[in-house]
Amino acid sequence: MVKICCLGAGYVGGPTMAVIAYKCPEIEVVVVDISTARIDAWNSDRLPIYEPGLDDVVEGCRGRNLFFSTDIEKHVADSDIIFVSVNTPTKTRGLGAGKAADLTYWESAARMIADVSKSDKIVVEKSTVPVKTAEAIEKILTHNSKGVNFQILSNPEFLAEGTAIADLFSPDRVLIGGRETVEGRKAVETLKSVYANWVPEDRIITTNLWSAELSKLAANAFLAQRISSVNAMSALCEATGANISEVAYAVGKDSRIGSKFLNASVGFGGSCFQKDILNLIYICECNGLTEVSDYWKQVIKINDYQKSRFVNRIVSSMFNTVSGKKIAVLGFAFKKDTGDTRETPAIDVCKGLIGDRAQINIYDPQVTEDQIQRDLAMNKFDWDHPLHLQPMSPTAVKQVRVCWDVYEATKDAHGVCILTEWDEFKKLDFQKIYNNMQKPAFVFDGRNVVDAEKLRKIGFIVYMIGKPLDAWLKDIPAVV
Ligand SMILES: NC(=O)C1=CN([C@@H]2O[C@H](COP(=O)(O)OP(=O)(O)OC[C@H]3O[C@@H](n4cnc5c(N)ncnc54)[C@H](O)[C@@H]3O)[C@@H](O)[C@H]2O)C=CC1
Ligand SMILES: O=C(O)[C@H]1O[C@H](OP(=O)(O)OP(=O)(O)OC[C@H]2O[C@@H](n3ccc(=O)[nH]c3=O)[C@H](O)[C@@H]2O)[C@H](O)[C@@H](O)[C@@H]1O
Repeated sequence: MVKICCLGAGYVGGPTMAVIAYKCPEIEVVVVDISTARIDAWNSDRLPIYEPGLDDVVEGCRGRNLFFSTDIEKHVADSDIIFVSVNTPTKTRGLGAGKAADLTYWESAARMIADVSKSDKIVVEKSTVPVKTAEAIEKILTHNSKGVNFQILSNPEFLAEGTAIADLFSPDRVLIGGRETVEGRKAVETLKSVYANWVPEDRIITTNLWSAELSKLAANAFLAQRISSVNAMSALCEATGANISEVAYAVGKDSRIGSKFLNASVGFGGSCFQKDILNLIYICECNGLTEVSDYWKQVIKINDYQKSRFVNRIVSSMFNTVSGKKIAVLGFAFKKDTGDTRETPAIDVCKGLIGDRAQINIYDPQVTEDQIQRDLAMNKFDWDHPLHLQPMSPTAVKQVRVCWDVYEATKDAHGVCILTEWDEFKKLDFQKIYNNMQKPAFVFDGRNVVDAEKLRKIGFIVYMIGKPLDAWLKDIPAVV
């Protein structure tokens, strides 16, 4: 029986390994982590992450051929294939701070693998890493190997949160990069045979190591670039009376462009887009490619612009100040169907409003009060380290109240801000919300989910991203 061990029981390691175990009953899969709390949660009825469909998959194979453990060294020593799916945060100090990937967790994982291995292993990069990382990892492994042979593969993950199980069951492609040697090709074939249990062969792409590593950074950069492109157009729509939904639809109908991933928003969030583009920018700079790094920098600049533009719209519409005003924030997660708040645009929007001394009531169906308070108090990039290594209980932000009901959050509010596109926000009783709000009552929809005409009939002043502006907003400059 082939045995797989995965280091890192996070958003990628957990679901990915659960699906491998589910689809390959003859393979034993053990997911290990340095965080005892995370492993305990994976072994409980309340999994550590919210992901539609995940509970059923875990239930289908946990205890059969899927195990979660903190006994890292034992399971690494016993395995044939070791996936490494640990954090690769943005460095906050030293060389490349603010851009380069911090490979501390990866390096310590590689040293441990070399230390405890007594039989040959295939080591798989599952984390997103800078191109050429495999070379460094290979050196660490071989210089400490005690005669054991290691083959390193790059197998980046393309799942998106909220749709992880569907993405893993039916991926657009699986990408495997390896050394172009006899042993390298054999290792690629071994990993390919795991995925071939459920992924059609023509969707399994094999490349050299560097192409696989770079393709992951490139894919995330292209995806984020689409959002910044449509968001840049949304600002122009507001200035001209064009409608971003109509523009995106017309543009996306061109089959060379395609209709997906063209939803204008308050900005992209999530743990990877910004981190991976910063990483790409740093690699370009290190290779002397200034024009290329400048090009990708702009994707992040537009994203930051979109978030501050949104805050400016709120403040300028509400008589140029939100000081002491109550704003209801609906949605805090970085997208619907996840409880993940890493790099969520809600953090920047809330911080902007708090900076102007607003009182904020936040409601999100999946995010806890503790998480929201931590996010609003934490320094940039601290969120991307293992939970038990993050700064302890920061002081709660007093201007923030977390509510468990939309109607409670919006009661007596001057404005409502929608920051995540949760389906339930499309079905709210806006008449009831309006009746209980201060007047004039504002809705700022950062995800274009509400029916603006219906809300205007009720009496709301409505701002939507990239849509023709209400008369109220037209006369107010977009930037305070
Ligand atoms: N979140 C996502 O949707 C995607 C993330 N990725 C990449 O996958 C990697 C992991 O991301 P997430 O799963 O989101 O992070 P995460 O923070 O949810 O999980 C990482 C886990 O690794 C553990 N860990 C750290 N060092 C360890 C070690 N030496 N041994 C054992 N466990 C260790 C941490 O305790 C943590 O539980 C990152 O490189 C990320 O860029 C790639 C595709 C999608
Ligand atoms: O490397 C990663 O971590 C992953 O990053 C993204 O997945 P994820 O961040 O989970 O979610 P997305 O659906 O890509 O959304 C990212 C952000 O962009 C925003 N978005 C997305 C699409 C769109 O049209 N408009 C828009 O504003 C979302 O609301 C969200 O804030 C990629 O889609 C995955 O392929 C990749 O594996």
